Amino acid sequence: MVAKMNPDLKKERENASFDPEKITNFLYGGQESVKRKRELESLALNDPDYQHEDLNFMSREQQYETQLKKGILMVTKMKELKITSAQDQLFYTSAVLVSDVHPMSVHTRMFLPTLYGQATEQQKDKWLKLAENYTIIGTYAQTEIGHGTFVRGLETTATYDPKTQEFILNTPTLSASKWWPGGMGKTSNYVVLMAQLYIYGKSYGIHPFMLQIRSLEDHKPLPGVTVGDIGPKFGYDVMDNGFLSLNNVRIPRENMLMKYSRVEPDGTYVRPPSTKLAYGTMVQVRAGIVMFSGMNLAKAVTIATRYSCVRRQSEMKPGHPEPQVLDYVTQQYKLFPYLAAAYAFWLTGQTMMSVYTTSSSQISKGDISVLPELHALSAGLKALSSSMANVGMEECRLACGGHGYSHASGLPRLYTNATPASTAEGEHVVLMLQTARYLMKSYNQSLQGEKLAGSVAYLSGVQLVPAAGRTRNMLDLGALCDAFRHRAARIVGEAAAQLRSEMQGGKDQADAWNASSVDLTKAAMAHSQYFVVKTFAERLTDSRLDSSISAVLTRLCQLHALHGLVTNSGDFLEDGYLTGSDIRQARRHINALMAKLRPDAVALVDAFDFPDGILNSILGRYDGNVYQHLLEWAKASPLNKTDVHQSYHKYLKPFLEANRAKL
Ligand SMILES: CCCCCCCCCCCCCC(=O)SCCNC(=O)CCNC(=O)[C@H](O)C(C)(C)COP(=O)(O)OP(=O)(O)OC[C@H]1O[C@@H](n2cnc3c(N)ncnc32)[C@H](O)[C@@H]1OP(=O)(O)O
Ligand SMILES: Cc1cc2nc3c(=O)[nH]c(=O)nc-3n(C[C@H](O)[C@H](O)[C@H](O)COP(=O)(O)OP(=O)(O)OC[C@H]3O[C@@H](n4cnc5c(N)ncnc54)[C@H](O)[C@@H]3O)c2cc1C
Repeated sequence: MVAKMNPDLKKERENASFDPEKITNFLYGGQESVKRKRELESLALNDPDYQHEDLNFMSREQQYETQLKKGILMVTKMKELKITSAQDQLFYTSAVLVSDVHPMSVHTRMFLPTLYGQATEQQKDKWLKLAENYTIIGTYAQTEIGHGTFVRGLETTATYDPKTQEFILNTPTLSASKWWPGGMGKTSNYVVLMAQLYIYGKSYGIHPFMLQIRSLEDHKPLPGVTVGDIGPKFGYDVMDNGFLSLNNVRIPRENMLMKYSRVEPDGTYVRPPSTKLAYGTMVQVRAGIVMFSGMNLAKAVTIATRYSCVRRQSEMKPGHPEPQVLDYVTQQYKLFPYLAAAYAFWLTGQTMMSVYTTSSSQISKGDISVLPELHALSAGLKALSSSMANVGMEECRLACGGHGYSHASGLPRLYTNATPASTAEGEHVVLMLQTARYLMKSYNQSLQGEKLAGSVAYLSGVQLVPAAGRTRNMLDLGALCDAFRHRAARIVGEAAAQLRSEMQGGKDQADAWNASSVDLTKAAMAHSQYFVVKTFAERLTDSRLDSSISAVLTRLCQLHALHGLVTNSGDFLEDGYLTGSDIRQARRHINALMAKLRPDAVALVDAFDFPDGILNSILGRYDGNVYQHLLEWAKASPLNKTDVHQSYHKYLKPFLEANRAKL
């Protein structure tokens, strides 16, 4: 029996000003791609082999086992079904895994990419097939219990022994124990180990090494290897993040991944074109996190927006029926800026991936000149998108009131699984400071008259003309981009001036950097926000965009920019670029835009095209039948298996009886 759609949601869909399918096609790159996405999703979502009890009702151990089984099935089926392109794999795996990962995810996301990016052709011949076939399962073992951020300070050693032509791997201190690598706790039998290379007592810095940690026969740790799971975390329950320590473990010379740097049999070290090429896998994942954050935010906004149309609460006018909570303007103000942000990061994520693809192909041809821009852009956008997604997902949970706190909403799991994106793969502030480093360099080059290119081109010959007195149309996307560009250029310039003044005041470079670091992170944030606003606006100039969707997407872009502008108004007012009256105008426009977006809100989240199976949220159901399914879900809770729980007999009954006896 097909369930009837909730009448409120039905009405919302009937009243939308555009056909969501058109936006879906725009977001996923065309009709054909959407068709393929739906085929693959339906294949996964209707496959009985992937069905299991709700993970929220399981212990961590059961979750690990369930998701490992599912991951293995998924990998096997993808091979059988010949799902090979990266895009197709993403569609299929998103539907199988929903908002979770599986214990071999780091194998796919980091171990394999490290082999593709860091191994020589000979090494690829040896390991790639094994890894692609999952004959060996690996992870990326970089972080240690004492250091994650400071990669140069990692303590694990790889000491070359020219007599045997081997590396001797050691964990010399407690703080050198590897800690966190996903899938290392119980699943992987190999790791890419990031370790300090020593040759004849001299240190050559961090390099990647292929290391087998478990037997391929019985999966027991190999001699000299101590390995295990690091225990429960904030989320990510299905993942066995691990610890590892090594005691005089020997590996052949050929196990150092030598695409860029080499150790010859006699111990001669051949330098790489850039030492930072060894960080390539991190850059790739950071670039991917921009889109990942946009999608997670889109899921949360879909759930909260649909639910806000189904949920009715209070009396807006005495004696009138309770309104849908989305009719409260405060509720719109909670959700619509994040709806706009989800679109902004979705589109910026696509741009970031295309910058990554172009740059990495140049790098693999030997042109490493693109590396600093790629690193700075991906670091800043990763930090901005993941932090915005975190704040937005939490706001969406709060917008769902009490039910948002239940796992039935799908929001706690979405949040706790997505939130590591702010820390893992480079902590937020640390990455912002990397972007700032590039901005300072670029700014100084521009002061020397150099012409800049790429994301920092706007810093060339920048003229910070305050524009007070000018009348502005605060809805004009060109004017909004100009405002964000001006703010970024000004803050970058001021951070550079602050740095200079700290140094002129007698501080050395490092102390001056630390003293200026709040301003520096602000500069990186302003630069990254400008990039996102500009990218969003540029994507709307696509002449293929149908006018009905171009109008609504323009509203979203305006809202994204105006909300950023109003929440950071001090930055725009400080040098008089904008006036108090501009900000007042911006605030009024936000209210007007929200009113215009209100009838299209459901269609705008429908356009993300997340099927129920992927949203995995009772509050976000497409049909809006929330209450009936909440009750059914609660009844399935393990605590409801019997009317009287066994703990009643063990604890409650004796307690009640003892109290009664005392009366
Ligand atoms: C796809 C979807 C994914 C989903 C994910 C879900 C999340 C779940 C997570 C799951 C998995 C999670 C898995 C995991 O978490 S894996 C572990 C991830 N770990 C990290 O990300 C560690 C973060 N730390 C670093 O990257 C470095 O140590 C930093 C960068 C902080 C400093 O480094 P260092 O101390 O060595 O450098 P420096 O500061 O002296 O600067 C020296 C120069 O080097 C340049 N430089 C620095 N770095 C790069 C670079 N990469 N490319 C190009 N250049 C680079 C820099 O600009 C400077 O240039 P210049 O100014 O001198 O010209
Ligand atoms: C879920 C999850 C999965 C992970 N998976 C992996 C994996 O597969 N493989 C792997 O190798 N690692 C993995 N990690 C580790 C992760 O990469 C690190 O935790 C991350 O890079 C942050 O490093 P840290 O823990 O050392 O933080 P810290 O650097 O100790 O950060 C603590 C605080 O210090 C501040 N700080 C540190 N350095 C600076 C600085 N230079 N300037 C200003 N402030 C600073 C930070 O801003 C932060 O507020 C994972 C982590 C998580 C949470």
